[in-house]
Amino acid sequence: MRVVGATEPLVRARMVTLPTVGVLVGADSSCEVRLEDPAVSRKHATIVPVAEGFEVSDLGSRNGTWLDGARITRVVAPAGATLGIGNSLVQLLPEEDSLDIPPSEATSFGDLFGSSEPMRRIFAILERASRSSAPVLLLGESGTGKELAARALHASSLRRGGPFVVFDCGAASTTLIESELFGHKKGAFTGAHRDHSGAFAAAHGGTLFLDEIGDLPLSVQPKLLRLLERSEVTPLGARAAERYDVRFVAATHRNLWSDVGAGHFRGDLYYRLAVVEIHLPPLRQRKDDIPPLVRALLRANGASDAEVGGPQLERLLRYAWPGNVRELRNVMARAVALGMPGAKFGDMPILLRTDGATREPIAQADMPYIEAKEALLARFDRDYCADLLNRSGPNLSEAARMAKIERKYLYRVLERAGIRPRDTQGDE
Ligand SMILES: Nc1ncnc2c1ncn2[C@@H]1O[C@H](COP(=O)(O)OP(=O)(O)OP(=O)(O)O)[C@@H](O)[C@H]1O
Repeated sequence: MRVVGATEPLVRARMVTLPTVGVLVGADSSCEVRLEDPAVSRKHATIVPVAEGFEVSDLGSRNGTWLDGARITRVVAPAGATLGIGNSLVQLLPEEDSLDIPPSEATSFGDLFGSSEPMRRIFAILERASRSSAPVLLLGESGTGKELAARALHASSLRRGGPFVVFDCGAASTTLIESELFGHKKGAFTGAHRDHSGAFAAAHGGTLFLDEIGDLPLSVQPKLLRLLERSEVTPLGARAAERYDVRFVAATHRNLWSDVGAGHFRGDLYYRLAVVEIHLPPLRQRKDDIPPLVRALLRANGASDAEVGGPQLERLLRYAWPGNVRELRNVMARAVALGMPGAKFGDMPILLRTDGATREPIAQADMPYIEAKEALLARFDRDYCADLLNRSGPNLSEAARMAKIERKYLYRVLERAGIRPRDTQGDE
């Protein structure tokens, strides 16, 4: 059972495990679940787990116990239901979240690759979710593939013939967000010279991807909630509501649950969006995915995917990938672009970020000292040259000037590092 401090900041968001005998909910200190909410009665309600869900009984409270907009006295609520108790929200969750779906046999879903167990579990959920129109919430660090998952979900759903509309909730001011999302009528505000249909209308018959949902201003959240509940919207300046058929997929890299606890995000909106909730794990927690991703990225960049292994792969496996798959994609694209034509994976110039927090150790005692030092120096040459050419562009005279070495010497270093500059503009 989750307690959400939706409109009452005094109520802490928390998770409570329901004992089989149930709990008493109220403001009194004797209650197992105590809500520090002035709208909650001293002994407000009881919640008992039963076979069909949760039996909820109101104990004659002042402000009532609410389910789906109706005041209840006694009801068996299904798992996943959200109760209104005073100004607080309480969601009733099954003990084993429905996420216990066996992993899919597939190692991809649309363009999303992954053979690790966590990714195959995600594919299994996405496969099921693509058969319905239920809202999906995608959580995960930046670059873990949230947008790709949303696109793949749309492409494999029955809505694939309809539009896929991306809306970035963090990109605009509050007024702009309202008009971009819900639309406006001519004259609704200064500068509204003509009618504008928003992203919701544009996604009719398809999917609306709400990116960075955690950045949606609190003031816009009730309007989005109504839209999710009723599938209708009243554009700014309009008299009547307009109805559209839209599937919602939202994503954020933030911890939305703690945003709810902190009062920055409405708990009721969270639950509406998170009918299916999927956590995309960071790449460092599913290193099994690195070799197949590297092969796929090599192929995508027109290089051979043979011989992915050895110390070069070990380096990639040791690295923390703060930018996740996006960073891996960029690293591989650069390695192919800067490598010799037909270069083997082991000889490609692979450049990794080595800032303090994510720095991998530069040496390991897994080979003899001289060999290890030579390998490190070779890596140094490769990384230095790759970065140098990134900075200088294709002009080798400029590169030599920046590195403060003779151009002839630079040629030798580049050759040793296995780098063939693309263009030698400015060269004799
Ligand atoms: N599992 C994956 N398989 C293949 N490519 C992936 C995978 N995950 C991410 N990518 C690639 O990484 C890049 C970033 O993915 P995407 O934009 O979907 O991430 P995101 O989680 O939405 O990031 P952000 O939060 O920064 O918007 C894209 O080029 C995408 O193709």
